[in-house]
Amino acid sequence: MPELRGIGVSPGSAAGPVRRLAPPPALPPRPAVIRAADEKAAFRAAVASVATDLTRRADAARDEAAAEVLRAQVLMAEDETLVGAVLELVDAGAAAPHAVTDALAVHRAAFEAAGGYLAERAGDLDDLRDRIVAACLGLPMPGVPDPGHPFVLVARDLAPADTAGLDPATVLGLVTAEGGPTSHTAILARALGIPAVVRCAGILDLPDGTLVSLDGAAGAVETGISAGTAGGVNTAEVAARTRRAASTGPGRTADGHPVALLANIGSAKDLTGDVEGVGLFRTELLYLGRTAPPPRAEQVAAYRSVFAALPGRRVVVRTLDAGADKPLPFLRLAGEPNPALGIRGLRAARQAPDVLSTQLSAIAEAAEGTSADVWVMAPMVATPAEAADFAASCRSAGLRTAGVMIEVPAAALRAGAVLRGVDFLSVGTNDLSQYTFAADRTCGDLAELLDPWQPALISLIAACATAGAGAGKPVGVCGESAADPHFALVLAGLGIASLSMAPRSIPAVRQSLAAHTLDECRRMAEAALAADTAKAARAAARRA
Ligand SMILES: C=C(OP(=O)(O)O)C(=O)O
Ligand SMILES: [Mg+2]
Repeated sequence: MPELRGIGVSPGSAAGPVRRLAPPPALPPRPAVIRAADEKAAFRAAVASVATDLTRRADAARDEAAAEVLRAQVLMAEDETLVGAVLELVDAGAAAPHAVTDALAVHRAAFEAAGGYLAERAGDLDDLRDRIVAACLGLPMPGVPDPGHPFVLVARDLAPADTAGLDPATVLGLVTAEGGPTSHTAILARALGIPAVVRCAGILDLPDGTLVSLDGAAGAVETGISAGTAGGVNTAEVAARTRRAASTGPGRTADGHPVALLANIGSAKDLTGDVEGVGLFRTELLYLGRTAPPPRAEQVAAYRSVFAALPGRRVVVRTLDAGADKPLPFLRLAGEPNPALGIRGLRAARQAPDVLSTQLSAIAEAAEGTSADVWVMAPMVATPAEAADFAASCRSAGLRTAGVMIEVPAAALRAGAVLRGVDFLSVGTNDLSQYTFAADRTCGDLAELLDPWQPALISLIAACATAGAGAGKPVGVCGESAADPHFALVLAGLGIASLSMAPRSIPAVRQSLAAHTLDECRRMAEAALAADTAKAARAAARRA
């Protein structure tokens, strides 16, 4: 059977008929004469209906991250500058759909020129344009089809509005021709538990209805399969999910070595299922889209809602991880040519120390009166001195357990010295890969370098684990790599004490650990460390 290859970004298998995303609306020829008043009315009605539709999707979204992206799109659609630009173009003689297209093209160019986070949002503007143009022309909204039966969704890439509305009961799997492992398509597919493959060349050539099966771990798509094979794949997947769902309790290897399985969350809403605790509470959601930091009382309430939900359990709160790539007006950061290497994470506290001190004292106040075991950590720490300074700030806010994320190779290389000033480390493999390989984590073309099985990355994680063992302090991993059931064994073998991931990923990792002894995990870790390529590391670990 012919096989197409891509990058597996959300594990699991699925099979079914291909359905492609409804195409964007085609622009009609530019009319020679228009009635400006009618065009403006059509434009305003289109914006209103798109905003209503996106808000409805945001409210129905199962995932808070998806809802936030959609709300940001509503803000973009109603943005005064954009609306003003469209009305001016209509006054100059353009029909509404053309005026929208032209105005958003200018916005898109500005986003691309800004680079970083804004450049990644350029695709969101294309989606917004297609929606407003379709509404102006009275065409159906572009997006996910509804054929009345389960299907495998195929697209060039998915816009946030498409992914947010995906129903795992009808969308069996997802295959895109573009995107990368850290694109929002990938992150949301994982959050929804839909098996997915991205950057799959040739997938767009398949006509609707073609039966395919996909393996979201291996990144493989089989085409031309029989209905019987498709049924078999789906039955096996249901059985595997049922087995996973039945596994509960703390993370343990087959011989009882504990590896805490913790959740990555953005708010209390993300807490699902039975978790041992939270290993990464990303606090950015509270701050994004504001002109001033969230009021202290609002922060206290948001943190307390998470602490109260986890009595007696660990909650690791990460302080604000923003910077020039996620610009926040109150951080007073000037435009940076290279935002990923600029003032971000803990570095932003140099510019605005009060933002960090308010956050720390809000976390301390929120912890009072709850029995959660609250730990606090800082992102983007590069030196032992930064780590020690952060720990001192935590202590003066009344917080007992302070740690740092290891996301910068310099900090991994000096992990022992970093640990002298803090109580724990948490390795953020998403950023650690990006900075170790000088490869933008959002760049699909560099996916090979961003593979967690790269031996150089494994060496840096090993250095952190060894430093932790020497100091008798815990070292965890909270990047996406912790969710890979196979890689998790290598991490356990290296001596990593906790793995933090999207709650949906926990059962598969729990099962994988329970099926292997600590000695087996250690042999896998040694084999992976001895390899020269990511592919060889994977194969060597499997053999071990
Ligand atoms: C967990 C991490 O942080 P984020 O993905 O939020 O940058 C990481 O970098 O691995
Ligand atoms: Mg990070």
